Amino acid sequence: MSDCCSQPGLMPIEAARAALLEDLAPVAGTESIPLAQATGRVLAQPVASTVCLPPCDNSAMDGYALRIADLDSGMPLELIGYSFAGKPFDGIVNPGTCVRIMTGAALPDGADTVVMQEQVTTQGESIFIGGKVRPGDHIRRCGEDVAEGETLLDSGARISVAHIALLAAAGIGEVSVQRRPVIALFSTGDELRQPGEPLGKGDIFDSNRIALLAALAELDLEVLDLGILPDDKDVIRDNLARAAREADAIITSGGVSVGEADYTREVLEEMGEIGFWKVAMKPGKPFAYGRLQGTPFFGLPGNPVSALITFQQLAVPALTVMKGSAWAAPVQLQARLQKPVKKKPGRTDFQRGIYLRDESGNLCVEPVGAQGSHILSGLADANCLIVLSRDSGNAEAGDMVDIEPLATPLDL
Ligand SMILES: Nc1nc2c(c(=O)[nH]1)N[C@H]1C(S)=C(S)[C@@H](COP(=O)(O)OP(=O)(O)OC[C@H]3O[C@@H](n4cnc5c(N)ncnc54)[C@H](O)[C@@H]3O)O[C@H]1N2
Ligand code: MOO
Repeated sequence: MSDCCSQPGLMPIEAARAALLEDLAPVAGTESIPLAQATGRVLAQPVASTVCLPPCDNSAMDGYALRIADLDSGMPLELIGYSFAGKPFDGIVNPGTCVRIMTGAALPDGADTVVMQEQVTTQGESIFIGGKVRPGDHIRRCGEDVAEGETLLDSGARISVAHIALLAAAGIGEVSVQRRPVIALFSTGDELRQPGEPLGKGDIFDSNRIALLAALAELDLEVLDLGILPDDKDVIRDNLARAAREADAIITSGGVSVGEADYTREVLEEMGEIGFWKVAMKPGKPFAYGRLQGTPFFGLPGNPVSALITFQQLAVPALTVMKGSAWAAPVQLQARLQKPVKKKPGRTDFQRGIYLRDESGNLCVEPVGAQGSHILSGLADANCLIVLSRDSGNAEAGDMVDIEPLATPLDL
């Protein structure tokens, strides 16, 4: 028996994602910004190091810089100076001499080894070395991390805090990044109220738009927030027209199914072109993609779990491309199912689950209780999506299933 909501013509999710990736391109425009403000931004040009890292041979320990050959005689060495980080010793370590050196200080000319101070005893200017010492000990070599001119990041890289540390160390003060795409966002529904407002009978709070605002901020996108729109074709029409004029992409929630007040898709069809509508996925079947005067449009279903899972599975890959990066499919792991799962063939199912390691160290996964597309508590509890392929049926306890770990609930 197949899924009641599966119908001929539903687009497999892989095909839907491929169509989006094929249809979209990075938005035009770049800007130069200070490195410290670049987290999450996408590089518009490759970046090469202006120096080698470390920039010179230097000490990894507080100790003494010396010539290893001098240790054969067992004679004490004469202390002739100091090398501090930022205040190098500018003489030469000649045979029989050594220099006190601190972590990060430049290795003086003539020295080839650093001995930790814990291995050293001193008597005035005479330095006695004990324990095992190997040639080149405790020296951080010039360029062992990065060579001068080496490409550190390619264009399209999404800049992380670790990247910022690397670029700063390499002397980069500003980076050229892609312009942030502007995303117009609204939710539709006469029942929707802003969280914090009073609720009338039959009303609910608009959780989709608030969650999507947070998700878009996390993706470092600019948002044109058009708020909550009523189920009114003229209002939806006006807002879609404004969104198409002012934004690079449009995201809406609600109004894409077949109800009598589901106007979003209808208005889009009238004003623009629908690329595809209805994907063989659960939740999220009524997802619609199209263009409005050239501006890409993502119509997310109203049910809250459907809205966020279609956003994550379909809109995020598309937005990643629009930001100027390549999209990489999330890592999937295999885990042993701890409870049976009901599923009918026909749609790829993204069940919300909690995965962990059992006593033997094997990955196992349990679906969170209810899986309805209005059950937000299960989504908030989940640390993974259990991905059940389109043609599969029920799965039994003990079966191995694919999971997509979420670093945080509905990680993006
Ligand atoms: N006869 C059929 N009915 C439905 C079908 C179907 O194939 N045939 N598909 C169902 C599926 S699957 C989904 S998903 C929903 C999607 O419907 P819409 O996109 O048109 O969304 P709405 O009808 O506007 O709302 C659905 C549901 O979600 C609540 N909602 C809407 N917006 C928000 C929001 N911003 N924040 C929180 N909750 C929201 C709304 O109150 C409804 O309960 O259609 C099924 N029906
Ligand atoms: O199954 Mo609908 O896709 O999202 O509630």
